[in-house]
Amino acid sequence: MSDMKKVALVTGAGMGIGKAIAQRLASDGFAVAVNDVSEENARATVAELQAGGATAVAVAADVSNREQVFAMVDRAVTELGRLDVMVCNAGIVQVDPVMTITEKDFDRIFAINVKGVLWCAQAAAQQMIAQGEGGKILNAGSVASFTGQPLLGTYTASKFGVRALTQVMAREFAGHGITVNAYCPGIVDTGMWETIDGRASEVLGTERGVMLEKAQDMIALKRLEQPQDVARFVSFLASEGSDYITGQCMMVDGGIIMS
Ligand SMILES: NC(=O)C1=CN([C@@H]2O[C@H](COP(=O)(O)OP(=O)(O)OC[C@H]3O[C@@H](n4cnc5c(N)ncnc54)[C@H](O)[C@@H]3O)[C@@H](O)[C@H]2O)C=CC1
Ligand SMILES: CC(=O)C(C)=O
Repeated sequence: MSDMKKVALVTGAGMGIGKAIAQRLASDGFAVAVNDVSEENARATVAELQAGGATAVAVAADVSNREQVFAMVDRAVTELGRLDVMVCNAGIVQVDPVMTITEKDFDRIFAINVKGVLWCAQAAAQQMIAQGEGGKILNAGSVASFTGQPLLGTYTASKFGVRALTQVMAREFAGHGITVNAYCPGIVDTGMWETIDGRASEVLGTERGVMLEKAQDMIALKRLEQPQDVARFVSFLASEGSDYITGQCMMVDGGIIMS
């Protein structure tokens, strides 16, 4: 590789954890391709990164659409020259008791959280294999990749799926020098938790904040996780420090689940 910057593509980086990851990888020296289904939010993240002196480009796409995902990776490579790190971060949540989950809900969650990771990893691996220098694929797992909580049935099933794909892809891609790992956050202060808390209060008939308070009680470190807590860990996984790590789904959760 020449003295060209290493390139990372982060999905769902228009806000929340993905945005913090894009900011952190830019400050680590990566050129960053910023994906989101919201083109406006992807562009806003790019504008912030560029204002800080980083190289960044917006590559809007819906990660559940395989064709759009392959076009997204092509565009990132055309604009930034190569792909070294793929962060499959985009995800959505759904909050409902098992007895009221519909087929439509199930399919929507799996389309984005599971197929989205699969298509992004496929497109990234194709590019990394063509480059012939290995690469790193990082998937958004969750504490929900390991344990089920009430009201999060479809979401939890999808995050167990991400853990499964991480292990299978780690074995299949190892021969190409591509590592595949998942970062597993706990209760992170983003729009996703506002959605969970709001919807849980509707379903349970409780005040807003009750579900969040209960969840926070599980955190050993006794503070709500911030997107930057996740981004620091992803920075490590994107660095050479993680070169001998593959197939792992690692907690970055303040001690909710201990191994
Ligand atoms: N917030 C939390 O407590 C936790 C979040 N996670 C996971 O971390 C990841 C990021 O979560 P947050 O930042 O909290 O969520 P968020 O809801 O704050 O942000 C998600 C971003 O992904 C984008 N997105 C949604 N669907 C998309 C699609 N089809 N294609 C492209 N982009 C899409 C949204 O537009 C948004 O910008 C998700 O995979 C989530 O499951 C894991 C554990 C805990
Ligand atoms: C959003 C999420 O992953 C949990 C477990 O709350």
